[in-house]
Amino acid sequence: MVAISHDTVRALEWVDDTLRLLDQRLLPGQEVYVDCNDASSVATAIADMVVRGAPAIGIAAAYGAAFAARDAWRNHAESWQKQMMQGLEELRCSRPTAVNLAWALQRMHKLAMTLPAAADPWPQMLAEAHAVHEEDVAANRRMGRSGAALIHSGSGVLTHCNTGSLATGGLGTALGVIRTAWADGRISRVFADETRPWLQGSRLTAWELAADGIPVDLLVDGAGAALMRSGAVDWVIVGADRIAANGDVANKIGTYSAALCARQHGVRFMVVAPTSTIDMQLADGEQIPIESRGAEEVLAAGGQRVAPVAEGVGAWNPVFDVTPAELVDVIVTEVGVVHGPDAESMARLFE
Ligand SMILES: CSC[C@@H](O)[C@@H](O)C(=O)COP(=O)(O)O
Repeated sequence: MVAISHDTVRALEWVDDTLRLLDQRLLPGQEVYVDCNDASSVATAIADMVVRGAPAIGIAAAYGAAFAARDAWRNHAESWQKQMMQGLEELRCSRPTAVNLAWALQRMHKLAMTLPAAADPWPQMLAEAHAVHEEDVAANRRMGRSGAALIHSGSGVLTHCNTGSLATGGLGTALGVIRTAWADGRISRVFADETRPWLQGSRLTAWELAADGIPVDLLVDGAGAALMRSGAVDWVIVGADRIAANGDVANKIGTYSAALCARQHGVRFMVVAPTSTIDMQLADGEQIPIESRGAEEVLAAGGQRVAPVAEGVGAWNPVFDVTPAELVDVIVTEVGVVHGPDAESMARLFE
């Protein structure tokens, strides 16, 4: 058994009443921190992808909401509950797909509405943000154990994007399962898609795994089908940004292709996500808002233009795609595991 490091790195830290975010745009080359002290700077950090990954975005938003309440109290003590809404709205608009953001804001707003109008909300709002953070760390551990238990000894696994400590409060979602199963001696080989255009796989996942001493083979995103055909992969294990009530899964662009290839080649497909990523308000994945980012992310690589600068050369850059529930073998959450997800089995998670 290998000792398992639960959080080799922290995407978010609370230091001296400041939210410190590890700037993920600069990894693995530089470890630089961005300090946030108000809702607006948190919203900017989310929009610019200083902090990314659904659960980490939710945690950052919870601290952002605490800042919004504190500043509203300082500036308009008599109407802070109303005044904080501007900060919450700015946070809500920062990125559209990961529902953990809306989930965290709703939770913080709900608490704010129960607090006395005539008292400083900061202590309770900050305590709630810490609770959101700590609950995610605990959820990661539980999902790590439940997911690892499904993996038989000697398995090869393929993951997509980054779902580790950089994307969450703790061990990670899919990467938490991989870390735990590796420590248990269940995994023989880890493969990671590079995940164009932001390269979360090669820049972030490989960096986290290297820090833990877990060997990883990177592949270009288009190589997954051939890899699965070779027989080297038993499980594709991914996270999620939003899961609809019927089990359809929005995750990093390329996840749907991986799921199709997995089904074609008899490879099992596991989604690991806390219940804060499940949106029971949306009946299916068709309704999940999919973020589109700028064309320059595709037309350039590493800051260098790779496409011709010519009229008529553009880009289609959706950041996420939706994998239909029928391609998902199992969804692992902190409250239970759903095999062959559908509307009924997903609803049972919340009973
Ligand atoms: C725990 S992470 C699950 C997802 O958030 C992750 O796979 C992902 O798609 C992140 O996208 P990103 O655009 O980097 O925020």
